[in-house]
Parts: sequence; structure tokens; C-alpha cells
Amino acid sequence: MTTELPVAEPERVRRAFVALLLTERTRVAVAIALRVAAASAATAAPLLMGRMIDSLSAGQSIADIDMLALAMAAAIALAVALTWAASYTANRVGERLSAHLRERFVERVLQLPLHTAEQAGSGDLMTRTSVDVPQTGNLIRDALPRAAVAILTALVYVGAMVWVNALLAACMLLAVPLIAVGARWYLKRARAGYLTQARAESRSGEALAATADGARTAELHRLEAERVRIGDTTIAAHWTANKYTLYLRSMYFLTLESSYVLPASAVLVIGGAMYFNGMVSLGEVAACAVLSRQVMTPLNFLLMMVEWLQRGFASFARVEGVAAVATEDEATATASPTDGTVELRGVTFAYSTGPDVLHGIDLLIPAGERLAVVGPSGAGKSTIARLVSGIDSPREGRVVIGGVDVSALPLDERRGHVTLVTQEHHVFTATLRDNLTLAKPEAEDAELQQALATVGALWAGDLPAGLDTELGGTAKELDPAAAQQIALARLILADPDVVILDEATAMLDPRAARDTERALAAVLKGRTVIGIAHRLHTAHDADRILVIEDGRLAELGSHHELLTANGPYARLWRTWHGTAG
Ligand SMILES: Nc1ncnc2c1ncn2[C@@H]1O[C@H](COP(=O)(O)OP(=O)(O)OP(=O)(O)O)[C@@H](O)[C@H]1O
Repeated sequence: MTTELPVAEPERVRRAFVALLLTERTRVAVAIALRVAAASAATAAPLLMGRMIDSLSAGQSIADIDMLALAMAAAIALAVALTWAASYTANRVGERLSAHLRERFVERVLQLPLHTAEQAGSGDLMTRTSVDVPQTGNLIRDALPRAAVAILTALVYVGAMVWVNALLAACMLLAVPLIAVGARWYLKRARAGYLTQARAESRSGEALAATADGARTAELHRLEAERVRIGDTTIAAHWTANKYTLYLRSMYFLTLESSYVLPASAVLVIGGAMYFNGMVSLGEVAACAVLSRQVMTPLNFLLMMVEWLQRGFASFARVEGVAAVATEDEATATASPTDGTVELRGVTFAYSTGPDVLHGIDLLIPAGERLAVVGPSGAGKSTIARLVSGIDSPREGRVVIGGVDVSALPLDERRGHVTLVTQEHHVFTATLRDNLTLAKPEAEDAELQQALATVGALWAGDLPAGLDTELGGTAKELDPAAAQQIALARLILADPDVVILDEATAMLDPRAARDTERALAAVLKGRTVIGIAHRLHTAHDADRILVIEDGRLAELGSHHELLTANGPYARLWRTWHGTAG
């Protein structure tokens, strides 16, 4: 069952947006100033045109008219130059802000508690990354600068009209009721409409990804029809959500189209009447008529953009939602673990709504002990590993490391104290150095080489560019054993108090596994080690062995003690020994 990541509340989105703008406050201010200057220069042309008409009516000399024409040409040239400079600055600021946003998003996704990311499902995170982040980028890079430009330009034009003739400027008010009714109707429905649309898109993405990932299983169990049905249902929901937002847009644009014909006609009719009554000059009416058309262009553009802005802010709310998780899960620990002592006190755990898989486990692992956890498949070994590493929290009871609840530790600190190494290793498409310094950014090359040598990664010495060799992707595919060695080298670099090895050496052939484990034994010395043992020889080397059956602690003691006790461990040992040779 997946639980979607939250969507940030409008107030949080507003605060995040202001904080983002403030990161580039000087550049934002310069872009705004340039835009005001550009719009002011653009108003000069109609005003000068009005003066020209009046000069002509008054029979002034051609030389005067030429001067006005020259001034008009200069104003237009200045407006063009300033508009270019304003757009250039706004685009640069937009790009920088959108880069900040992307970087922050990646940081936050990497900070997400693993269980939250697992529950959210790959579809939700994928859609937020591939649809919402670019859409928010568009909002910041394109939509908002353009909207700001439109608002500033419209204000400057209206200001110029008022300056020429306040009564004629008042004609612009005729557009207001129509726009207000249309915009109110649209805005009331748009946020919910676009959020539903984004959610529906996530779900169809999730369903598609699940079908593709599990194609073989679906085929094996003849689940094709069921997967197609799920795909059809989610796509139908997506289609319905899209159709609804399309309907909202169609109705809204209709009111906009009608709203901008009114003021221009009113300026001409009222201005004409005023001219014949000697209240205004012909030039003033002409200037206002041109300005009333000019003002409608940015205004209309702005209103059309409301939809774009709505969609952008809906995406922004989803991007910020990821940050909301990080805050919700805020750690409460005030102290740091004192050592690597691990304690489970009455720990009971269940996955989501499923049955309990661990039942009241009590266990004390002294700092520096090497404990092997053995038991049949499904007994709960990996679940213990997840709880001790803090990925999941117990339903009842506590998991304590060095005197502090694991779940109360901030993620960064927890990662410094406890590391879980599983058999799933990811080699990032990056250099070998980058793949290693993930665990310790400040590590020197010699330290990296040493860590590689300790895990027996001899192949690293043969790489063409050494630590600078690009790995992963199509660059250099590593075999699973090498990938596992990189993970183990990272472990050495991370230097935690508690290490959990969950099938960590399972990808290696038995000889390599033994070599790595031997090498690791030296590295792990002094740390608390919990090894989920699938091969019993690892258990044999441990200080104590925990046998777990059906989520309950069945036996605990050293290899010899448990053999003597002749219980479940002794049976497992005999079976393994018998089959192993
Ligand atoms: N993500 C999950 N969601 C629901 N149930 C789960 C999940 N992971 C494990 N379980 C269930 O929890 C129980 C304990 O599983 P766990 O993986 O801890 O066992 P294990 O001893 O590590 O088994 P194995 O040796 O096969 O890895 C099993 O019944 C398993 O089906």
C-alpha cells in the first residue's frame, strides 16, 4: 500500500516562495527596476503621438513636429533596449532561482526517511521529480517574470492614462466586473482542479511503473488483464481530471476575450463626446485610445497566465510537500549516543496494517560485540536490521543506541552512528572517488585507496584513470562483487559505531566472501556488529548468536553454548554442516 507524500499548504508555499526570491534579492530588484524603466519608455510613444496630433491641429511648424517624431523614435529605441535588458536580467534570475529550487529538492529527497520514500512509491516521487520540479522551474523562470512584467507594464500604462485624462482612464474600470466574475469563478476551482490532475498523473505513472517492473510476475501469474484494468482505471481518472481543467480554462478565456473590447470602445465614444464639448484635445483622446489598447495586452496576458501560474503553484506545493515530510519527522534527541551499545526493549513491529512480525523482543548488545542473527526465512532478521538502523520505528517498545532512541536521532547523526549494508548496492554514474566520498566528503585519496585495499578491491588499481575513472551506466559496468566492495569501502569511510550487515557479502562467491569478511573483521573491530547470517560459518565467528523464529527470540548464546544446548541452532548447524560437506 502506498501513502502519497504530502502537498504543502498555501501559507507554507507562500513563505517558501518569498524565501526563494530573497536568495537573489539584488538581482530581482535590478530586474524590476529595468522593467519599470522599459515600460515608462514605452508610454512615451503614445504620449508624444498625442502631442504631435495636437501640434498639427494647432498648425505648428514642421520643425517642431520633426522634433516630436525624433523624440518618439528615440523613446521607442530606448524602450526596446530596456525591454531587452529587463528580459535578459529576469531570465538570468529565473534560471538561478530554478537552479536553487532543484538543488534544494534533491537535498530534501535524499533526506527523506527511507520508510517514507518506500511508502510513497516510486510513481509519486518520479512525478514530483519529472513533472512538478520542471513545472515549478517554468513558473519561476518564465511565468513569474512575465507576470511581474505584465503587472508593472499595465500599472505604468494606466498611470500614463490618468496623467493624460483621469476620466478617460476611468473607462478601464468597465473591464473590471467581467474580469472579476470570471477570475473569481476560475480561481475558486483551479487549485483543487490542478492538484487533482497532478495526483491523477502520479497514480497513472505509479501504475505504469509497477506494471513495467513486475511484468514477469504479472505474466507468470496471468495478471495481465488485471494490470491492464488498473492501467485503464488510472488513465481514465487522469483523463477526467484533465478534461475538468480544460473546461475551467475554456469558460475563463471566454470572459477574458469579451472584457477587453469594452474599455477601448468606451474611450473612443466618451473621448469623442468630450472632444466635441471642448473638454479634451484630439491628441489626448488619441493617446488614451492607444494606451487603452496597450494596457489590455499585458493585462490580458496576465489573466491568461493565471492558469499557468495556478498550475505552477500547484506543482510548487507538491515540491514543497517533500520538505513538509522532512520537518514532520524532525528529530527530538538532545543528546548523542555515548557508544555502540544497542538495546531492544519490548520491541513489537508490524509492516503497515499487516500482522505483527516481531513480538516483544528484548535484547542487549554491548558495545563492540559481534552478534550474528540467524533463523529461517521470514523469521524477522531483516526487520530487526531495519529497526536498529532507524529505517522503521517499533510499534511498541524502544530501540536504543548508546542511550538514545534511534528514531529520535537526526538523520545525519544517525547515519554517522549506524550503517546498514545490504546486498543492494548502487554504483552511481560518477567517478570512483565520488562514489566513495559520498560516505566521507573530506576524505583524502590515500584514505580512499586504503579503504579499497581493506575490502580487497584489487581491480581498482587496474582502472585506467584510477580514482577518476567514471563508473556506472554505460561508462564502466561493475560486477556485483565489485559494487559490493565499493559499498563496504564506503562503510569503512563512514566509520560508524554500529554496523549491520544484512546479507552484505552474499553477492560474493564463497571464497571472495570469506576474504572480504576476514578483511572486514579487522575493520569492524571495536564496533558493534550485527550480522544477518545466511551462511552459518559467519555465525560461528561471532561473539554471540541470536536465533530468531517467527519474530520471537528463540536462543541467544555463543556457538559452543548453543551447540551444547542442542536446540534450534544446533539443528541448523548440523543441517548446514551436513549439506556443506
Ligand atoms: N515491506 C514489507 N511489507 C510487509 N511485510 C513484510 C515486508 N518486509 C518483510 N515483511 C514480512 O515480515 C516478516 C519478516 O520478514 P524479514 O524480511 O524480516 O525476514 P527475514 O528473516 O529477514 O527473511 P529472509 O531470510 O528471507 O530475508 C515476513 O513475514 C515478511 O513477509
